[in-house]
Amino acid sequence: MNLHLHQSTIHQTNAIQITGSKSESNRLLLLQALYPEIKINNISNSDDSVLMAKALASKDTVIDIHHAGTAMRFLTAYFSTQEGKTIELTGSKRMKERPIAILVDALNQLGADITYKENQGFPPLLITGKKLTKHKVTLKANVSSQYISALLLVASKLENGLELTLEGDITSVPYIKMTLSLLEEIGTKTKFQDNVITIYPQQQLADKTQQLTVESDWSSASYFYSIVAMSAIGTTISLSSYKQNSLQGDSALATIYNAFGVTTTFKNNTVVLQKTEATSPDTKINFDLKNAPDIAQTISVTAFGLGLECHLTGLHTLKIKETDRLVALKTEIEKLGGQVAITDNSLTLKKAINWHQNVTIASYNDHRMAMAFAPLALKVPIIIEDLKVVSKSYPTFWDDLAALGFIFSV
Ligand SMILES: O=C(O)C1=C[C@@H](OP(=O)(O)O)[C@@H](O)[C@H](O)C1
Ligand SMILES: C=C(OP(=O)(O)O)C(=O)O
Repeated sequence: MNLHLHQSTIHQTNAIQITGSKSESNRLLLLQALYPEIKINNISNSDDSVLMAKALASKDTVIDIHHAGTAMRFLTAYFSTQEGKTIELTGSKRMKERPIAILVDALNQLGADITYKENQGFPPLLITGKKLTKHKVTLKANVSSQYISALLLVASKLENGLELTLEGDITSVPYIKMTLSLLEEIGTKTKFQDNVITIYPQQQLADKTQQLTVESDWSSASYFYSIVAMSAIGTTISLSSYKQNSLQGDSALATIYNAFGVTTTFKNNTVVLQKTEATSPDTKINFDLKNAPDIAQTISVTAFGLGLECHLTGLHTLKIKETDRLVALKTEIEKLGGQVAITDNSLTLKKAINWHQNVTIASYNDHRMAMAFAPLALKVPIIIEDLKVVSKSYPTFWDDLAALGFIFSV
């Protein structure tokens, strides 16, 4: 389905209620499977979290997690520790192209029984749950932090815990720290020193009445930062429920978007975004997004919409996400009249001087392509293809845009 989005002036609304972080939710769902007393509040309603919950409750022998990267990686670790169960863990066509050997090798070295059903190094996986006997392993840390989080999440249930040595440059570090913080919250002892992470064994939950509240999703908030950045001075949007000391690395948006003239204030559990300063056409946007890869698309499109030069680095993980996001960004921005150069880990955008109208933006089965380009409707009429992709992380995205006054025509 295509959707025409037309220019609009942002309406003042009550705070937009964003669903819980899918990263925090999928970690807590896994921990809840290991420690059933855990209660979770404000869980994400994203497809990825729904799929994660279903997979954990499933009695089937084939489990399909579609496009959900965290579910694929976290469940690989989980099922390899569930003794007496053999399953096939599979996903979408794209999931079968997203590498998983680093995690599978680490788990097999710890004593797991995981083999590949189709292509070596890629899902689908055949997993026979076993008691993992070893507790020390080394893995490459510069490809995806999800492999590391997957191991950490099951580690406290291993007889001797886990000592994980990380090799090379560590990518997406805030996601690793999020995993460690959530483990600490449920009483697990952890240590992260230099390049070694230690998780101490914990068979039972310390507090059997434990309730954990998921903070709302900061990656989802990025699209509203982009909308405010491209709106008139004084435009304000409030989002809930957020906190100043977030576990999510994408909360860096609050400082990153200062460069686009957006000021962030925290009021109780609401975050208020306001366009307070015009952006000078000479502004150069320059960020290393190694710690916040999921907001690269949003930032690139904001810079393009505002006609700003932009250079983003630390993007090496983008090539193995829902699509090759570097190629997808270049293709779509160029369709709109922009000039983009990419390498394996960076994107450079020239100052835009004109923006083509009524261009159809392809979504590449990637929720963040559709959502990152939508705010551009403030600048030029735009068509977004395949609207339903947004449900991977943010099912009510289009409703929330409508509430702000965006005008749609199918
Ligand atoms: O652990 C997580 O919840 C995530 C880690 C990141 O992946 P990489 O570590 O592969 O960059 C991020 O892109 C993804 O959306 C969610
Ligand atoms: C990369 C993402 O998700 P995942 O890797 O979990 O599929 C994302 O949500 O942007």
